[in-house]
Amino acid sequence: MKQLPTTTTGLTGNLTVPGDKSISHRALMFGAMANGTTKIAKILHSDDVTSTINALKAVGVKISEANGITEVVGKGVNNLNDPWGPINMGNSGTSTRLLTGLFTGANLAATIVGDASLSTRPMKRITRPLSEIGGTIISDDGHLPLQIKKSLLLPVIHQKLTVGSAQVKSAILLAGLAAGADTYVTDNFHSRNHTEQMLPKFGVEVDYKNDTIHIPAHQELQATEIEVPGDISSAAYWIVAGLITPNSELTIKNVGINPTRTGIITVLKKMGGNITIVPQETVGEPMADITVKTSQLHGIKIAGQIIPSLIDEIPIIALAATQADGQTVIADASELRVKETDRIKTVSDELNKLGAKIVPTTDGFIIDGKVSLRTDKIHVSGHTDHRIAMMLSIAALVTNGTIILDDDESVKISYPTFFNNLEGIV
Ligand SMILES: O=C(O)C1=C[C@@H](OP(=O)(O)O)[C@@H](O)[C@H](O)C1
Ligand SMILES: C=C(OP(=O)(O)O)C(=O)O
Repeated sequence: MKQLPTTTTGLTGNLTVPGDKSISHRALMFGAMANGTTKIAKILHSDDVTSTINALKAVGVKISEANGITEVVGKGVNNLNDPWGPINMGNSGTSTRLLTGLFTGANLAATIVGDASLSTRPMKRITRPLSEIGGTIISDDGHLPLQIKKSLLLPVIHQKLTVGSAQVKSAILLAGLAAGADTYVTDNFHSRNHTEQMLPKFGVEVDYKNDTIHIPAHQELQATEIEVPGDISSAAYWIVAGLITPNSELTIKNVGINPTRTGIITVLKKMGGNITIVPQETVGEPMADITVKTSQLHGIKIAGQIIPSLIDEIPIIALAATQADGQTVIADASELRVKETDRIKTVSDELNKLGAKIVPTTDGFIIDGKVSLRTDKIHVSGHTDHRIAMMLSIAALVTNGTIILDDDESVKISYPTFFNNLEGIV
């Protein structure tokens, strides 16, 4: 439980956000599959990434940390061993789905379990395509626990995504890569592409034809060095905080700006946000310093192809919309219903408690702008969902009442230093 800070003077200063969660998971997994020792700089230290580390250790991979560098001693794609007992993926959907693909392709037998939230999240989206390509995964009604049986995959794999999910895309690509199959995955949704972008750094050939990603058969991964950029999903809280809090100017340094992740910048600029992007030198994915200044935002419609590129940022975009002129409509985002919580429900319920006027719809929200959020003492809850907890902490900045967050601990999932950063700018 935590009383959230507010500000009367505005937010100023520079911030550095921790490493990108999606890239951290993948660097560890590909390092585990590689020959040799992979060195990862600026990895995210958080509970979700710890779930991936523990799962990889359970299949025999050695991972250590010294002087800020994480070392993964790769075992090669064919040498992972069956774990002794169930592997607990905690709260992490990415660890669960990508590693289920990897373990299936690597011909392992493993049982995957997770926390209460993860156990409600849909797994048929991976068990169906993985079984179509030769895997055997037993699950209770499409949920955890998953029992992965030893299986030999087809030599040639063709799959087309039916949901705009990088986790599903990556699960199939990793299964095919681990099994040595000739693998084609079509992603018309243009979901985040960190898997395809990073594999060539490990020496893997990846080809494209339109929206189809092709990984030719029988490839080995070679260890490499990865530097993880700052997570734009974490920077998102400061971007919105700087825009909606009066008298503010914030610079967030070294943020990853992979175009499959920057939907939030596109949308907030379209809403009238004063946002400056200054590209920075990088050895990996593109990176920039992002400066934001207080701006009067305007309501817009956010829907269609852009949704996958800002899916995790929708809670904080919804908060921005409550402070905009006019109405904002968010649609085509039903994926929010199957995240750590039903984020359409938790965003609407908790912000409406603070006085927002948000109508939840089946696949998004209708949000009235220019509401002043309430000023008396009130408890809010992220319902154990890190992104809801962080969004509510930013909402508190534009109230001047006493807002108590019941579950501040959940920020450990993706951003353990969130409250230190918040205290540094108020
Ligand atoms: O691949 C990834 O690293 C992720 C993909 C997204 O999920 P989906 O691909 O299931 O939409 C996102 O919500 C999650 O935080 C991380
Ligand atoms: C949805 C998220 O993560 P995951 O699916 O990995 O649990 C998230 O971080 O918002």
